[in-house]
Order: sequence, then structure tokens, then C-alpha cells
Amino acid sequence: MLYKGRALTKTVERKFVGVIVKEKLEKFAQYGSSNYEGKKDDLISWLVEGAPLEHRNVEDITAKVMLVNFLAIHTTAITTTNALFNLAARQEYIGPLRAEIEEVTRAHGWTKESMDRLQKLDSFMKESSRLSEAAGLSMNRKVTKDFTFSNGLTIPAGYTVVVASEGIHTDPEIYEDPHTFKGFRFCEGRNTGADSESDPLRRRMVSVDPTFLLFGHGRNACPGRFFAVNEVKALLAHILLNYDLKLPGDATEQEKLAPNRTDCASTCNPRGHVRLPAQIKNGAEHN
Ligand code: HEM
Repeated sequence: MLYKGRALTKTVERKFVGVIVKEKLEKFAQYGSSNYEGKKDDLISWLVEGAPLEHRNVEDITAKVMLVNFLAIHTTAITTTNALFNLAARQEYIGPLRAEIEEVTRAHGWTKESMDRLQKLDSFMKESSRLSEAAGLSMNRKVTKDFTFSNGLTIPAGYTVVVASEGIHTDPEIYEDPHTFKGFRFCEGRNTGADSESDPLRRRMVSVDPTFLLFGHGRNACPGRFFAVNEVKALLAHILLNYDLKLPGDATEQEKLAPNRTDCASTCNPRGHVRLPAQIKNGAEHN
């Protein structure tokens, strides 16, 4: 299986992404960084222009594109799927979220400003990520020199360490009643410890904070998080306004919400086999 997976990746690289990278490299050899007709301001162009000479080749640039695709698409899909599962299971949130989306988009259209103003939706998405273990582990770091913690534990240089963010996300000293899903935890009242109500910006989903590690922390925190949060918000807002969601008749809460533990690495995939019947508001049912 592993071999087939690698072979498939190689084919995708060679036949699809690699072809585009090759064209961009040829244009770069001809024009450098200057503009030419039809030049696109996109990721592949940035990677070609920014690559050191020894990595400015089809194989290395293609590998980078594939890596960013993985970092950007899989994570966003998991975050959206978990939020949809939580919405279907917690119908009481649908009314208030729809009301917020209708009010904000009526006043500000489908703009970035509107996405910033969707505070209830932002909080619901953050709470969904906190509890659905989209980030069971976070922040892989390679130890570059021996480090000794205050308790005497030494991590030798060369080891890789990772933060068990699930423990932080369910720490009662940080989150009041940590195992209870509170969709509006981050936008109303004083209901988290470190997430102080006096600093509302810190409570937003995009804020990197040692108490919420979905996007990691520090210098290497996810740079795509601003785009990703807006993307998921826009998707959910559209679905909420146009569809009714419900759990499939035979799915239990446990089966539906528990991540697929056989499929966990740094992230836990949602259960792929659970389908959510979605009905166009006042219309036919789709799966
Ligand atoms: C909900 C969606 C996303 C989640 C949960 C997520 C999560 C993460 C996490 C946990 C890291 C590691 C951070 C660390 O080690 O401190 C990371 C890194 C990264 N992410 Fe995201 N990500 C998401 C979306 C995206 C998108 C849409 C893009 C690009 C368009 C992106 C690009 C990157 C890149 C380039 C890095 C490496 C940063 C570095 O090493 O300096 N991510 N992401």
C-alpha cells in the first residue's frame, strides 16, 4: 500500500504539478522575476523565484507544492467536517448562528469584514476544533542542543519533540468545564481561564496562544490560518443559510463525534463513513 501511495504521488508530481512547475522554471530562466504576458502571481511563481539555486528544479519545487497542498487542504477539510458534525449534533446553535450570518452579511455583504464580524461562528469553530481533536498533537520541533527542564528531565540534541495539545485543550485550569461543548465559550461571558475576557482579540480562532494550539505556536505557527479561518467560515455560513443539517437516523452521538482513532497521526481524522443528510432549506434531501 505504501509503495502504491508513493507511486501515486510520483505520478501526480510528474504528470500534473511537475508540468506546471517546469513551464514556470522555463519562463523564469527567460525573464527572471520581471513581468511577462500571462504571468500569474501564484504560489508556484513565488516558490520558483524564492528558491535557492540548488533547489530551483522541478523535483524540489514540486515537492514543496505537494507539501503546502497537504498542509492547507487536509487540515481545512478536517476542521470543516468536524464543525459540520458538531452543528448537526447540536441543533440549538443553528438558529443563533443563522441570525448572526444574516445580520452581518445584510449589513456588510460577503466580505472579509463580514467574516471578521462573525464572532459566534468563530467561537463555534474554535470550540469544535478544541474538542474534536483536530489537533491531538502539535508543534513538531527538533532539539538542536541538550535541554533540561526544571524537573531535571533532559531532552538530548537530535531528538524530535511534539506537544500533546489535546491535554492542553482539555486542561481544567485553562478551560472551565473542559469536556463540555460550549459553542459560544469564546465570544461571551467569562468562561475560560487564560483566555481573558479583557482581551477579545486573543479569543479569536486565528490568535496563536499557548492555550490553543490548533495552528501551533511561535515562529513556525501556521501562516495560512487567516486564510483558512475565513475559508471555513464562508463555507459554513453558506451551508447554514442554505441547508438544514441533521444526524443520520442510526448514528449515535459517540460514533459520530469520536475521531477515528485508528487514523490518528498529528491530526485525528473525523469518521469518514458517517454521512450527514443535508436538506436544502425547504427542498430535497442530499447526502
Ligand atoms: C484549518 C486549517 C489549518 C490548520 C489546522 C493548520 C495547522 C497547522 C499547524 C499545526 C502547523 C504547524 C505549526 C507549528 O509547528 O507551530 C502549520 C504549519 C503550516 N501551515 Fe497550516 N494549517 C491550516 C491551514 C493552512 C493553509 C490554508 C495553509 C496555506 C495556504 C497553511 C500553510 C502552512 C505552512 C506553510 C506551514 C509551515 C510553517 C512553518 O514551518 O514555518 N496551513 N499549520
